[in-house]
Amino acid sequence: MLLKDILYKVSLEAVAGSTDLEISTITFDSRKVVPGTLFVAIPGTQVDGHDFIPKAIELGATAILCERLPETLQEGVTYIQSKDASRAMGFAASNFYGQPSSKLKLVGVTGTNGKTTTVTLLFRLFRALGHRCGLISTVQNQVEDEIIPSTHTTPDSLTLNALLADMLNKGCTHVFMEVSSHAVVQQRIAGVQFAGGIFTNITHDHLDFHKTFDAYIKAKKGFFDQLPKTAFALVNADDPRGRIMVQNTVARRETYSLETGASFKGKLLADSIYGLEMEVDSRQVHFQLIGNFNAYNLLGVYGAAVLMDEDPAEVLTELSALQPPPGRFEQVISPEHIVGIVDYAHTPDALKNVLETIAELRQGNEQIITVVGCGGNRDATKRPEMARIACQFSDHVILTSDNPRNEEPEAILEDMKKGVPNDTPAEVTVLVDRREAIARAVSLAQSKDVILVAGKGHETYQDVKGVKNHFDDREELRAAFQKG
Ligand SMILES: CC(=O)N[C@H]1[C@@H](OP(=O)(O)OP(=O)(O)OC[C@H]2O[C@@H](n3ccc(=O)[nH]c3=O)[C@H](O)[C@@H]2O)O[C@H](CO)[C@@H](O)[C@@H]1O[C@H](C)C(=O)N[C@@H](C)C(=O)N[C@H](CCC(=O)O)C(=O)O
Ligand SMILES: Nc1ncnc2c1ncn2[C@@H]1O[C@H](COP(=O)(O)OP(=O)(O)OP(=O)(O)O)[C@@H](O)[C@H]1O
Ligand SMILES: N[C@H](CCC[C@H](N)C(=O)O)C(=O)O
Ligand SMILES: [Mg+2]
Repeated sequence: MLLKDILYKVSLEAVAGSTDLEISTITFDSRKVVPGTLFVAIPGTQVDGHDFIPKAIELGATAILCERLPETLQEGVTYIQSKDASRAMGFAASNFYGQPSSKLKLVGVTGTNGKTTTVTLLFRLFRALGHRCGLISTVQNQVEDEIIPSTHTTPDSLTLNALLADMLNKGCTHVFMEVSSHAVVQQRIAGVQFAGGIFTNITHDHLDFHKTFDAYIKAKKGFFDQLPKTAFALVNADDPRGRIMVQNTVARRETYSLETGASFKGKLLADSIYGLEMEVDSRQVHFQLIGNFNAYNLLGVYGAAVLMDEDPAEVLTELSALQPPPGRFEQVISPEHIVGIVDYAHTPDALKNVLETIAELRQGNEQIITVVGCGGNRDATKRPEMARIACQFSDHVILTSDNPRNEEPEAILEDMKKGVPNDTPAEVTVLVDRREAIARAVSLAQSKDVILVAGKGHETYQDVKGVKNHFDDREELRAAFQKG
């Protein structure tokens, strides 16, 4: 594609050189440059992409999109300056891939918890309703039945637009994607046209990246600020920040709620280990998902489907048959009927919700044993909080490692231990090795006891110092159950 077509509607400060130039590909990583590449220099959290401009040119880049022009410009190379290279790259990526988002019904879901659950339910629901669909999520990306591994909750703008174009080529009409707060701040969704946006909730997470809760709220709100007039903005009215999310949006505002008046109102009738019973728009429906928080996810999905002109009765029929995504309240039961639950709860709010659900479902005096850790190189403020919550709702707590990444696992556990109340009635054990921690939980459990293994859900690896070793909580539980 010609550079001038790639730059259509891209906000620029200056251009030096010809834009009548054929571009073979775009990248923001100098290591991936091939002849004829447009290289985008991005100031990152670790290094500055501007430092790699000479390397990119050496490898054959013929155009450079950057925020600061180099002191000496090389002949034969076109330089484009933009105030925000990441944002400019978003629009350029959309042009390069033929603006796929504008040809799809694309719905984005943002919020601290519930994004994967909501998009996965939407994807499965719309397929059941007869549409060809795409999914972009933490667990995996999917084009109909084809699974494409995902590395991020929301991919970078080049990967995202390439994925959307692929989905469009393969006949998809609807795409459901997660929009993380990192993605909004890093402009991964710049230039993407959404047909709708959903807000699930906001609680503390990612303060390592956003620094303050206000900045985190602002990041999520940024998604609704960019929605077009034609889109819907569907927010959870029971979240205190729901209103803030849509205060400046030009999109059509809609709400869902279990507690107050809303466009889509649900009433929780029953919540048991067998699922949820909810009244939705005067219809009484049974759902397979467990836990009060899933009533919100289901209601958001229902609302979005109705806003996309699907028949309410048909939506509820199909929705009632759907299962949760992998690693979300996933049960592994032992032959002795010990109930193992693997759940991706990696924030204080999610952990509290899951443990409250387990406590509510308790029928007699079964013990609750919680195995939990916190990720390294991530928000440290959640560590003591998650340990405190685990103690509040469990008989035994085994503090262990999640993905230590580049931190020392013992140091993360020290942070967690600070949250264990002095007078906690829970028995607390610390075992750095997650495999041993799960085995210990199984050795403590008797028939009907519940073991919650929290934090890693669907993940099939453990990241230790940048090396991803195979590790799967579900497999570990099964193995420990077998050993007895
Ligand atoms: C903190 C963060 O979000 N980092 C993302 C960011 O990387 P960065 O800013 O650290 O990049 P950097 O290493 O400083 O490099 C700066 C620039 O120099 C370039 N470079 C670097 C080296 C070189 O030799 N040549 C070169 O050109 C890099 O390609 C980059 O463009 O941009 C990269 C490219 O898009 C991302 O892969 C990377 O995600 C990292 C791996 C990550 O872990 N991100 C997590 C925190 C994340 O994004 N999570 C959210 C979900 C959160 C949630 O649960 O809500 C997600 O959407 O997945
Ligand atoms: N609506 C909700 N409100 C609160 N907690 C929820 C909700 N939905 C799910 N959870 C809890 O949060 C965990 C993560 O859910 P899910 O994967 O759907 O969220 P997510 O927003 O995609 O997370 P991530 O930011 O890591 O991508 C679940 O395992 C469950 O414990
Ligand atoms: N998307 C989240 C996932 C956290 C999952 C947890 N297992 C961890 O590693 O902290 C993040 O990147 O912060
Ligand atoms: Mg997710």
